[in-house]
Amino acid sequence: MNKEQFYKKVEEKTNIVLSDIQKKQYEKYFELVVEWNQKINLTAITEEEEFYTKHFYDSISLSFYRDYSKVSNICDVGSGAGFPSIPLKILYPHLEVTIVDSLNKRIKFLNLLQEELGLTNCNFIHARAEEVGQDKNFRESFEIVTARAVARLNVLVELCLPLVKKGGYFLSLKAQKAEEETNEAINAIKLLGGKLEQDIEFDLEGEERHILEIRKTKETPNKYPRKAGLPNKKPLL
Ligand SMILES: C[S@@+](CC[C@H](N)C(=O)[O-])C[C@H]1O[C@@H](n2cnc3c(N)ncnc32)[C@H](O)[C@@H]1O
Repeated sequence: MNKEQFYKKVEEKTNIVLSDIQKKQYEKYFELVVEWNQKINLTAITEEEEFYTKHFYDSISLSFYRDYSKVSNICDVGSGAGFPSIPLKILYPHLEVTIVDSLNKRIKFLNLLQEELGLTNCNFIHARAEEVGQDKNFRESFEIVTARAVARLNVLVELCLPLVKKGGYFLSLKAQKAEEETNEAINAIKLLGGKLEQDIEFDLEGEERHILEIRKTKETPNKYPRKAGLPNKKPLL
């Protein structure tokens, strides 16, 4: 979809009338990713319409199923060039956004992006989610934790659920095979204090998408997340 179609669809779906400032922020965001992508690898998608669909609209789809005007803080694990949390932050400027990414050049890009777009209340952390999940300043402190295209669900839940406050949600954005990943992760979700509440399936211009909503019902046992690399090497069964 082109940018005008994107603005129209977002306004229809969320009832938020985008200001000129917000529209300029999306436009500048796209330009900066394309410019910086020549120096550091940020994304394979640089064609404008595809970018608006697969990065902006896909990220914003989270807000079609939950009212973020009532959410105060979110954490985005493995956000890369800022997806899905920065498009959401533009739509909901009050949100306090924490991003955790293990690749420092992407964190540097996010700092520049924040400055260029004039975003406030953002915290970009260069670290592995396994370390941040064991840090008492961050553990069990976010209402919402998101992740897109970071790892399989049974790995992701160990990285993300420890960061979620009791009563909050881990929202995992997935493409096809979400059901297979869900089945594989069902024990890990329980072990980490979560409960899969919903698998929201939708169509993104002909492509299958899912938002898996995992609610944190109990505290995560202290030993999780295990040390860096282990969730990937030996996913919880
Ligand atoms: C394929 S990119 C996806 C970026 C973005 N979420 C998106 O959907 O476009 C995966 C990102 O996750 C980060 N990552 C992978 N494992 C991580 C971990 N254990 N802790 C923090 N970041 C991690 C990588 O550095 C990379 O930036």
